[in-house]
Amino acid sequence: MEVATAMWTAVLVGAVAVYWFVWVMGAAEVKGKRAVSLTMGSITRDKVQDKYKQYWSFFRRPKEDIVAASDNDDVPAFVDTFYNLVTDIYEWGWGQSFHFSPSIPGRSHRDATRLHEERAADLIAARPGRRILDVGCGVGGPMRAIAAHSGAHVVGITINEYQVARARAHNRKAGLHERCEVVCGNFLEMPFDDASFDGAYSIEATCHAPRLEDVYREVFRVLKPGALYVSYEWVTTALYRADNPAHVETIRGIERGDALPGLRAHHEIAEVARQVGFEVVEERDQALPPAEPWWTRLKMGRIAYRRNHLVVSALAALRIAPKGVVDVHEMLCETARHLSDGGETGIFTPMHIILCRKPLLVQGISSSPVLLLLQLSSQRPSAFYFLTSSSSLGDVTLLLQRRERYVLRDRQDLDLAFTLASTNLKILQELLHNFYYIYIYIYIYIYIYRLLPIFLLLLEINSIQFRTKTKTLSTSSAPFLAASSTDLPPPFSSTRSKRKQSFQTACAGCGADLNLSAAHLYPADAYFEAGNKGTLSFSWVDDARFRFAKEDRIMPFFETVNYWGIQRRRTRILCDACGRLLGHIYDDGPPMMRGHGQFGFGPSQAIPRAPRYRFKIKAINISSF
Ligand SMILES: C=C(CC[C@@H](C)[C@H]1CC[C@H]2C3=CC[C@H]4[C@H](C)[C@@H](O)CC[C@]4(C)[C@H]3CC[C@]12C)C(C)C
Ligand SMILES: C[S@@+](CC[C@H](N)C(=O)[O-])C[C@H]1O[C@@H](n2cnc3c(N)ncnc32)[C@H](O)[C@@H]1O
Repeated sequence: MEVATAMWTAVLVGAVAVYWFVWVMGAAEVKGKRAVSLTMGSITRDKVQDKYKQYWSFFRRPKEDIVAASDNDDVPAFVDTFYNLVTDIYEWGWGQSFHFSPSIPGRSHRDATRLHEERAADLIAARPGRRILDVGCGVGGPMRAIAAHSGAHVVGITINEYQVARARAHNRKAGLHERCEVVCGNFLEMPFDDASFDGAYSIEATCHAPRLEDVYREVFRVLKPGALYVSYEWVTTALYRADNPAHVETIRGIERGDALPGLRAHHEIAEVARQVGFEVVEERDQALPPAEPWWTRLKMGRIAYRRNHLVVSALAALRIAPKGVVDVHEMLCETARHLSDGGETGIFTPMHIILCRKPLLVQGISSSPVLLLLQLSSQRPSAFYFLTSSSSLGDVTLLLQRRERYVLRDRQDLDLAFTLASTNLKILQELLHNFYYIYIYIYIYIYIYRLLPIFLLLLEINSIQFRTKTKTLSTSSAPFLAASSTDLPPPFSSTRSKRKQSFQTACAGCGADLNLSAAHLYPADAYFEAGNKGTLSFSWVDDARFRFAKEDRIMPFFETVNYWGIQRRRTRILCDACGRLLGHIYDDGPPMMRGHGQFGFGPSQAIPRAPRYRFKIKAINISSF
């Protein structure tokens, strides 16, 4: 082979190798950012190194100095600089989601990341029609996963303009730009209206806030009452010892390399949430076993870091990438080491999850005479309760669908009222569906205040039509609240009436024994929405003695002031022997569980009611022993 041919072959092989090394291997993620396009955010090429030095001089100071200097003005500026420096490298080497997730054996990092994000969406009940806030959204990896998974409309906020541009480009490319919005702004002073979101989440972002309470307070402000907020926090765990130099070094290393003004201890998070007014629904460290380690990818990536280091050095030497990129990359290698040390020793977790709810009634809301239409929860936007309040909580009057008026003396009464109210939710929803005009007025009332007088008029007409009873609410007002369906008491306990245990019932038509038991008979004065006049109600019947037939008719009915409508659904009870109609099953029995709804998310969820077997007295023959 001639020398020239050999040389050309070598050049060609070299070029292919460089191409493969930089362009193919250079992107850690499929479709990820390429090494050649490491532009370092919106910093001009010649300023990258200076900006890096500036960043480093701020975050390299002793911790006390950083804390002292960390007011809400300069930290966001340094965080912005940090993200200008690292965003491209993160995307290139990690992907579009800038956070950790527990590894899942047999699944890719991408899948594990997506599942971790979808969990946030599920926790806050994100779904179509809901407006969800992503606090510190990065380039929008989580936002897209959550919008695609839940169908919700997600609005993300980030301090970094470069990330806004990247996130918008990714949203467009993914075809999700109509449901994913990105705003450039400071999450310590968000440019959003009060009560304008149905839910919110923050994934490994609020750790950048100098004072957590400032960001939580903002999130609280923009959420609607009843809405949920989940935050994935970076914290030191109970294993961290401030007197252990190795621990201190690891934590300082994490803070320096991740633009954090100071990591918080795990127990501080819930305190802050409560301090700003949230109810803490749940709190846990998602990194604890049985979760697989989150830091394995960081450790496994060490060979890739060396390759990446070579790539960035080559690109910087060729002036394709700005000069400071090598320093930034080195800083990240160091950070990765501290992070995996923190994970391995268990002194640090990036996934301390806290789920909070903005209470339905915010303290102070009843300080002036107002009429409030309370949206019970973001989970059931169609359900409303009418709440009138005068000067203080003591005078708050809650008009339930039963049209009874409860005088609420304290916060506990109010909670109880909501528990009771939630048992009526199904009926209320049906009512709202049947009477669309009420529904429409409610919405109009909320969005266009001008129609308030008309609404008030309607409300007034309503209360004239249906006399309201005034009751003082106490625990005894809820005699049927049971801890679980198995706790449901037979209406007569054995001590209450031995005599009543022994009676026999037969079908008035054919005389067949109905085996109805006195032990399951409700007292004659028991309250049921659909009433109990001229009938006997049981909590249980022997199925073998009856046939059941569902009845679903569009037919106006008016049984009691608390039970009326235009569509009637109930189940007919027929004698099994002769087919005679004996009564009906109503679903207005005792609530089947206490307080917090089927999924533990509070009283806004419908609590299932036990069936009530209601027999016409005329249809059965009763004989006592
Ligand atoms: C939540 C935050 C960021 C968390 C992680 C997404 C990032 C923390 C450390 C980052 C990385 C470290 C090493 C880099 C490596 C040297 C490089 O070659 C490729 C990118 C890295 C793997 C990079 C990727 C993102 C991190 C894992 C903080 C900031 C609150
Ligand atoms: C580690 S990233 C996480 C991004 C995103 N949650 C994710 O998981 O991909 C942290 C994000 O918080 C944002 N952030 C930090 N401080 C902020 C502030 N004061 N206001 C708005 N965004 C901020 C950063 O710009 C960045 O987008």
